[in-house]
Amino acid sequence: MSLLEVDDVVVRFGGVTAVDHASFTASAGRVIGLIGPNGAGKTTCFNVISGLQRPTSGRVRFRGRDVTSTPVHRRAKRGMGRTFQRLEAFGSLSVADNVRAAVDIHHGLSGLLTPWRRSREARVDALLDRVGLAHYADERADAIPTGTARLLELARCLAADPRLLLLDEPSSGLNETETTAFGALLRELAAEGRGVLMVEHDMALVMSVCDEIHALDFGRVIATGTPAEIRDDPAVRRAYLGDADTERVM
Ligand SMILES: Nc1ncnc2c1ncn2[C@@H]1O[C@H](COP(=O)(O)OP(=O)(O)OP(=O)(O)O)[C@@H](O)[C@H]1O
Repeated sequence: MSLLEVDDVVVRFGGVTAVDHASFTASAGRVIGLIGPNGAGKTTCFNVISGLQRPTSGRVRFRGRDVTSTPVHRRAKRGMGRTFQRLEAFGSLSVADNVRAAVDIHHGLSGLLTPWRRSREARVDALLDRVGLAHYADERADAIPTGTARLLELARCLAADPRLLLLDEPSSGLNETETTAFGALLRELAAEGRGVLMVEHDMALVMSVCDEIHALDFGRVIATGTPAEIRDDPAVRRAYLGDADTERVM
């Protein structure tokens, strides 16, 4: 059974059809890419999956349950974690305090117990370490580079130990070395049995880490396949032609 099923989803904004009968899945233990040119409907799909946008029609199922009408926080509690294109961290807090806040939010009232406070610090350190931000722990979140701030978003998201990670352009702002390390981290997260669904414009990253890719154009799923199948798909190549040199982007 798929971890996530997006079933025949339509989203209309007045006269604009942002998502047009899109169906696709994401499974546990796999990294899935959602690609497409600007305006293809990727972020709107993410909003429908995470509960920020009600679809005009269609269903979303997560871990076997229909969550189409389930509010954002209940989907999160069920194991859905999301990062945003726009950064959401508290700018005036340190990197470590941002992660600490996310850990506390996840653990609720149990955070008031003294034994927990000790293990909380270990958890914060482990999360910072995991995304490679240990040496930024004491920096203010608004003073770190954008790419690094995206890794902070990921650490905050991982604080809730999600089964499914929805990552919106997670590698933007990372340099080549950081992107390679980030790709390895995504593979590790999948190897732990999590599902990863990511919207990403860096085709080299998408092609190297994804098990499967869904390509969107004008809100429709125009192709689903392995990176090699997507690279060779005529409809996908056509969709990208208006955007840039296909050989270069893929
Ligand atoms: N709230 C909204 N009201 C009206 N139109 C919207 C709204 N949100 C998105 N759209 C339109 O829906 C279409 C899909 O937008 P969306 O942001 O989902 O695409 P995208 O693939 O994420 O694009 P990008 O890669 O540029 O982020 C676009 O034509 C966009 O202008």
